Amino acid sequence: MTNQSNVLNEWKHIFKLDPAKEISDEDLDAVCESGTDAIIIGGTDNITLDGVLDLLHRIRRNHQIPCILEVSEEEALTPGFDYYFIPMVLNSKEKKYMMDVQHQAIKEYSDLMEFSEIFFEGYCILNEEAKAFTYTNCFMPDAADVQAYAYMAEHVFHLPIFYVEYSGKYGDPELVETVSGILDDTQLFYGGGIETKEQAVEMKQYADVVIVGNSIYTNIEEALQTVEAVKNE
Ligand SMILES: CC(C)=CCC/C(C)=C/CC/C(C)=C/CC/C(C)=C/CC/C(C)=C/CC/C(C)=C/CC/C(C)=C/COP(=O)(O)OP(=O)(O)O
Ligand SMILES: O=P(O)(O)OC[C@@H](O)CO
Ligand SMILES: [Mg+2]
Repeated sequence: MTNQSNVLNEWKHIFKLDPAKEISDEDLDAVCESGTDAIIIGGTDNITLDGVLDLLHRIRRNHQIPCILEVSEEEALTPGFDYYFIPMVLNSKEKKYMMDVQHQAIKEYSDLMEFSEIFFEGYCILNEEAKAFTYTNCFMPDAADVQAYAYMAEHVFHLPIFYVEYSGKYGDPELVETVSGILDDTQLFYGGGIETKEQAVEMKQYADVVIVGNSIYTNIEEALQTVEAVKNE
């Protein structure tokens, strides 16, 4: 086990903030002081450097929480984050989103890349309505496909993270449970449609880390309750 994955091993809950969406200072402070383990800044469309930097500066000004940039746009790549998450979309029909954009970026930025700060994520996107599903031209995998991707993430690619992504929709806990039985060293991230503490706890039974995104913007009070529920589980 490397030091890199040791950092991830300590986390249970992450809030994902979208730089394309507005959040008040009050809500941002509440998110940062909620007890969550880290903040991911990321999203699929309308991601700009200005939006990313604005959120980062507002967080850094008042809070100590680890900040992660989940890179979806090269233009929005910037120094100053504690960690960088790089998606590799395993169920994309195009090699571009699995490997080629990452390959090009590594060629360009290898001098700036600090291995201990960068985590590649094997994404499996399971909601056909999600922007990321369409944008990366995914196909809808069945349960056997998902299990095989999880196996490949750990045993073929040795990725630190396998991310079961239902962005915008609550997923299938049975599938997450099955995937958890396949992974040993690779951390299982679950994200999608978590709106209540009960949903967070249900998915946290099987996932190493649950990620809460949209409900920060739709029902902040419920979103905040997911932290304690997961931490006390
Ligand atoms: C310059 C500098 C400081 C460098 C530091 C070193 C460093 C970190 C180098 C990194 C190099 C590197 C390998 C970069 C990768 C660049 C890149 C363009 C990657 C693209 C990854 C990719 C395939 C993105 C596609 C979109 C995607 C899968 C996004 C993941 C996040 C996600 C699923 C969000 C949820 O989306 P959704 O809910 O559907 O949409 P909204 O939230 O927007 O509604
Ligand atoms: O926005 P939601 O649906 O909570 O999903 C969180 C995250 O997995 C999105 O990438
Ligand atoms: Mg989103």
